[in-house]
Formats: sequence, C-alpha cells, structure tokens
Amino acid sequence: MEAEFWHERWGKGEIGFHKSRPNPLLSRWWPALGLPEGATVWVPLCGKSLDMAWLRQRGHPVLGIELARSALESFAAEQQLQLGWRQQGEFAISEGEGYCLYCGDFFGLQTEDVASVKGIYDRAALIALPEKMRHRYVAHMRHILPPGWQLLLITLDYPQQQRPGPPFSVPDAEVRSLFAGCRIELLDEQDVLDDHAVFREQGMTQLQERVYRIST
Ligand SMILES: C[S@@+](CC[C@H](N)C(=O)[O-])C[C@H]1O[C@@H](n2cnc3c(N)ncnc32)[C@H](O)[C@@H]1O
Repeated sequence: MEAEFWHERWGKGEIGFHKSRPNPLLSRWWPALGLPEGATVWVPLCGKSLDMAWLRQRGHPVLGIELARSALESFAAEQQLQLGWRQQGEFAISEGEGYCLYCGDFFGLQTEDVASVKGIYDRAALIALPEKMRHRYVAHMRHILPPGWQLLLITLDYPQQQRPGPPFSVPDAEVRSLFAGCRIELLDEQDVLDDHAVFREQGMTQLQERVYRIST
C-alpha cells in the first residue's frame, strides 16, 4: 500500500481499523514480555491507536511512526496531550508527556531513531502491508533495531483469495520465515471469524488471530 492510499483513508475517515478501546490481546499478553517500566516501546504504523495510551499508562515511553499527521494530531487531542512539533530531517515529530511520535515514512527511520527501543508492539501494521512490502518492513525493522529487542505481534490468517487486503493474511509460516533466526513463541491463537461479520459477508470462511512474542 502506497502512502497515497493511507492519506486517502485518513482524509475520508475510512479508518475501520481504529478501535475505540485498547486491544484486549495487548493487556492480556504484554506482561509476557516482562519489560520494566521506563523501557521504550515502539509502535510502528501507529495511527491514533489507544494502545499507545495503554502502554504509556504502564510507564513506557512510546515511540510512534505514522504517515498521516492528522492521525497524530487526533491522538494528541483525544488524549488531551500537550505535544509540541519539531522538524528532524524528513520527519515532523510530535513530542511530550512520554511520547515521541514521528510523522513520516517508516522506511525512512534510521538506527539512531530507534536506539532506545526495548519493545515493539505491532497490531495492524505488518498485516496492513502487501507481501513484498512486509518483507521490506521486517527487514528494515531488524536492520535498524538495537540488539535485545522483543516484539509482541498480532496477525490475522485467512484464505487470501477470499478478499483483498488490507488487512492481509500473514500465515504462521510467513511469520517464521520473516523472523528466521529470532526466538518465536506463539502465545495465543483464536478463531475470530464470528467477530468479523463483514469479512464473513465478503465470503471469508476461516479467520485465525495469532499473538506472538518474538525476541532476539
Ligand atoms: C491498518 S492501520 C493500523 C494503525 C494502528 N496500528 C492501529 O492499530 O490502529 C495502518 C497505519 O499505518 C500507516 N502507514 C502505512 N504505511 C506507512 C509507512 N510506510 N510509514 C508510516 N506509517 C504508515 C497508515 O497511515 C495507517 O494509519
């Protein structure tokens, strides 16, 4: 998905991926990472996710990256945060109250931008991207992160021919191939088709949601 696609989604308010509550899988499984308060958490392709506020409330400095400036502005307004903006190279950065939210392209991030990251939370980020871009996304993430990171990853898996993405299907085998060489633990796996009536109407017959802890 190119930048224009996402700018259009945000512009038209077509943001069905945005949830009005923190993700229950985050609260259930985040403790499995055992990250202490104060450990910086990176939320790639963050949108205006309330999961960032949940992580912040648990004492984590939150680093976000998002293409749409309006998403970051909405997040600050809805959370009643006083965040200032500054420019750093190609990025506009919204900062304050434990948040550092980059506005720009994930693929433009460099090692120094994520030097403090200990944990990563990926919900609707990897699965928002088509297959080739998913490979670039994970390769770039692995390339710039400092050693010792841990990732909580949530995926969806369904017969891809039954509907176009996003969200895209990312089968277990693909996760294992993308993160080859890392420690990969499957924490949770649920059949969630009943929770997605629209997907069922579109002809989907099977939908698995998985949660992984991936670490180096
Ligand atoms: C499916 S949404 C998920 C947002 C968020 N993770 C959530 O759970 O609500 C994917 C987000 O990634 C952003 N995005 C897509 N490609 C991006 C890129 N290359 N760099 C930064 N953000 C990107 C989009 O604007 C969109 O807000």
